[in-house]
Amino acid sequence: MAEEQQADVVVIGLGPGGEHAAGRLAEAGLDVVGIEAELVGGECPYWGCVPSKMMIRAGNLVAEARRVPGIAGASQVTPDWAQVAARIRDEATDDWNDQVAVDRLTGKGARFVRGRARLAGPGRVTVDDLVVTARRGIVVATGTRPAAPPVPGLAEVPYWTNRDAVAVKELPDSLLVLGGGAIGLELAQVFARFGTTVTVVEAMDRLLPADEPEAGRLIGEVLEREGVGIRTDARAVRAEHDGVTFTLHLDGGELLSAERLLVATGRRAELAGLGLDTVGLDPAARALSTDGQMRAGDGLWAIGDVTGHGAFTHVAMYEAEIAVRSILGDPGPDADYRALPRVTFTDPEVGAVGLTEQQARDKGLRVRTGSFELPSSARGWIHKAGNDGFVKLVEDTDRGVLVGATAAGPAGGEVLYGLAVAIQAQVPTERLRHMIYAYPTFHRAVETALADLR
Ligand SMILES: Cc1cc2nc3c(=O)[nH]c(=O)nc-3n(C[C@H](O)[C@H](O)[C@H](O)COP(=O)(O)OP(=O)(O)OC[C@H]3O[C@@H](n4cnc5c(N)ncnc54)[C@H](O)[C@@H]3O)c2cc1C
Ligand SMILES: NC(=O)c1ccc[n+]([C@@H]2O[C@H](COP(=O)([O-])OP(=O)(O)OC[C@H]3O[C@@H](n4cnc5c(N)ncnc54)[C@H](O)[C@@H]3O)[C@@H](O)[C@H]2O)c1
Repeated sequence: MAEEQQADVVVIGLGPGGEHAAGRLAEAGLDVVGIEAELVGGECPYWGCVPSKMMIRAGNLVAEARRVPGIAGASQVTPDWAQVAARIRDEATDDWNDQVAVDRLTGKGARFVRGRARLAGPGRVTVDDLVVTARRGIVVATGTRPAAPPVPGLAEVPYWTNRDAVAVKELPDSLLVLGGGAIGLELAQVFARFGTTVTVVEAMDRLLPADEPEAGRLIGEVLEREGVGIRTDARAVRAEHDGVTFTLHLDGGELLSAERLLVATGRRAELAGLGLDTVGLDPAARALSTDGQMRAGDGLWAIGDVTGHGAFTHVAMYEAEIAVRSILGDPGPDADYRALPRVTFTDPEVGAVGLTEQQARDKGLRVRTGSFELPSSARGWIHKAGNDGFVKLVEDTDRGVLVGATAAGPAGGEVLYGLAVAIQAQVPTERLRHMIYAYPTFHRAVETALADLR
């Protein structure tokens, strides 16, 4: 016998987007049921942003300590992964236990159900034997899973995803990383800094192919300097594992072998098992399309990775806030992705916002660009070791406003903020040229890049 319950709103998937929406709606006084198949908090706190950034913090400390000679004396660093692994267990993930997050959610007044939910017609959700009818609406926030490419043999070998990589207690001697995007590069650099021999294999002609070419070039140079092997324009045509060693066969005939293989070739929304057909939506779609208020259908909202607007926690939370307003009937602006910021937390960090130069040109905009290399700036010169980076600006010449920017450097993600404001608020570049930039900051490179617009 199925158990029947009613609620104002049912939230399916409690990652950063769903947890935020469910908590806010419950605090607003609605009767909310939140359903989560795995851990409340989702990918970001347990297998994504938080543990990976703890790893990166550790790797950056090691690298910074190694930069002491020639600037501040002598240093000897003995990296110890055990401390990183312990911190991920004790401080980040509670050993992958979400009790604190469940209590936080129910403390806000939401009801919590653990299980895999499915839509069962308009306003109806099933989880095992439970049927919940939603009076106001359903929020789908089911996120993404790693997507492996169809490389022959790959499905048969025990490769790592991000989940294995952040949970590792003992580092492998060697690691192959398939995919030179955000996950691949962030983790490649950390593992290499802790002594693993790492090779990155990227199918496109450069690393970070979604970013400005200068960014991929820079990160490639830095990683190679740190001893990471880089293969771009490289297609894996076969993957093997003999019980001990992984081997990737590349299309040019090269064989790469390592103790572990990390596949970081993008992520995919898994919409197939969600019952989308019962509400008239295409279960084979790559993403759930929404209007500006995050409505995916009648009484149905979608937020986070599943909407395909960028797999970032800040996008999930931004969209959650819009959906909450929409469900509560509060007026507010539509989602606006013109100034979507993204930061790859390599060292140097690569912060980017808005359009790349190529994207702007492809949109038919008349474009001027301006750049400046951080090592040539006063702060970069003072900083010395670890000063790699640049600022690149993309201006829509007809409107005289920035439409895109990249800030790569020791604090690239922080420098990005001012550029995101400029793009969001459409501040005329002429005005940006005549403001005061504190000396000697990294962000003073923005002033020089503005002067370079041509
Ligand atoms: C290694 C790594 C590093 C990252 N670093 C960053 C970073 O630094 N900054 C950043 O902004 N982003 C980062 N991200 C991306 C970020 O983690 C995601 O964008 C974010 O978690 C998306 O949130 P979400 O709520 O859309 O989905 P998710 O976090 O994926 O959560 C979705 C939840 O829904 C649940 N679910 C799915 N189907 C069902 C169902 N049928 N019923 C019930 N529950 C279901 C899942 O179990 C999951 O818990 C990183 C990702 C990875 C993998
Ligand atoms: N700092 C951050 O904000 C952060 C960090 C990690 C992940 N994320 C999010 O998670 C998402 C997923 O990360 P990701 O690194 O897996 O994806 P990604 O899309 O960033 O990068 C995947 C890379 O793999 C390459 N690739 C695809 N197929 C390949 C193949 N067969 N062989 C070799 N290379 C191949 C792609 O060209 C691309 O460069 C990111 O898009 C990002 O939104 C964000």
